[in-house]
Amino acid sequence: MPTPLSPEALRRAPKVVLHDHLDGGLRPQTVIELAESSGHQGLPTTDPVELGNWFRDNANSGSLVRYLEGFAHTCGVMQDEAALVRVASEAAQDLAADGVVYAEIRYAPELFTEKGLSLEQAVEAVQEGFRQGEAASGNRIKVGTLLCAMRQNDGWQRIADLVVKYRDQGVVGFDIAGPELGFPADRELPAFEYLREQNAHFTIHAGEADGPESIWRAVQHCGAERLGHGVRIAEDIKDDQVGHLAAYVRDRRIALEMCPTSNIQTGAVASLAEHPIKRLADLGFRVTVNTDNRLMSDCSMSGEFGVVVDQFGFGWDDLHRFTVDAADALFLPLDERKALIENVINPGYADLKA
Ligand SMILES: O=c1[nH]cnc2c1ncn2[C@@H]1O[C@H](CO)[C@@H](O)[C@H]1O
Ligand SMILES: [Zn+2]
Repeated sequence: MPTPLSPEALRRAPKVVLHDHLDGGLRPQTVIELAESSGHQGLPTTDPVELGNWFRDNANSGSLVRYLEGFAHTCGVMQDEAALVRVASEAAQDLAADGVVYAEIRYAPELFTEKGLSLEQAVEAVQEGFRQGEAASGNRIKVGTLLCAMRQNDGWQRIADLVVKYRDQGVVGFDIAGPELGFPADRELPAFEYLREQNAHFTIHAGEADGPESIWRAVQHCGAERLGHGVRIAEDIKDDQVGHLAAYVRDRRIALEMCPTSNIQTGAVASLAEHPIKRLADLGFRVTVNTDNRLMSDCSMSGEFGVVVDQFGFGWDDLHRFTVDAADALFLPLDERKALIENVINPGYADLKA
């Protein structure tokens, strides 16, 4: 008899998250304590439950630009090394407690330099925090880091340089985040050309607040190996007639880092029922389930699994497939991906299905 898909069983299932923002996943209590110790002003409340609700309600706007406003408070309290170590360590521990066995966590170092930290100091503090968090979780989780440049800011090359500089210390790739509409991914094409010359990896947020043309720029101009969200690739599919761009994304096995709750909050999809994850999975796309921002979306990996299970009737076979596909899309060497799948993921799902 397969184990029922209860919240507890979904927590126990081994999970891989490809898309989780460090500055979108703080514990409300940590935001409050760090605001107090750093002198950060303007939190709407100092009650942790109310603060959690405030972030969620603020993110429930239907607009990516509004959704991003809440990050002023999280980044506001992440301006010194001790805060970065703490937030990174807690992120690793919280994901591990939810049954995540491998996480790629991303953030933009340039957002942590308001009080004088250098980009390098920020990166090194976060790496220290991830190592501490892994150890505190009994090494049940491994964390790889993605460094983001902000689309609306110039100087993506500086961040690409950091990705290459720290590639042997746990930084596994690059991304661009922030407002998609009006800031195309090929705006600073040389940064991506440089990363390709360096044999470095990158994903790109695309197809969230803008349509297929934005995805096309990310894939065909920049060379994105994965897509952050990518939900609006569905606009290139009419009555199951798969357009050329969508076919390319599917046939190249470009992973779609989908984030169901966040996708509704930002208006990338009108409702959960209209989320294309099942349609795309049925058509053979490499779809994955992710959190995006655990604080702003008041969500977790096991919770997002529950959301798509309830809406689309997915079973253990589907969740197993999404997890293997996510593991295969990690910016990790082949042997490590294979070991993760064979030694951790497959046995975990075999138990649940038995
Ligand atoms: O879904 C998203 N789309 C685009 N940008 C995002 C999303 N979630 C967070 N960020 C942005 O990424 C920065 C670095 O972590 C965050 O500060 C936020 O501005
Ligand atoms: Zn994101």
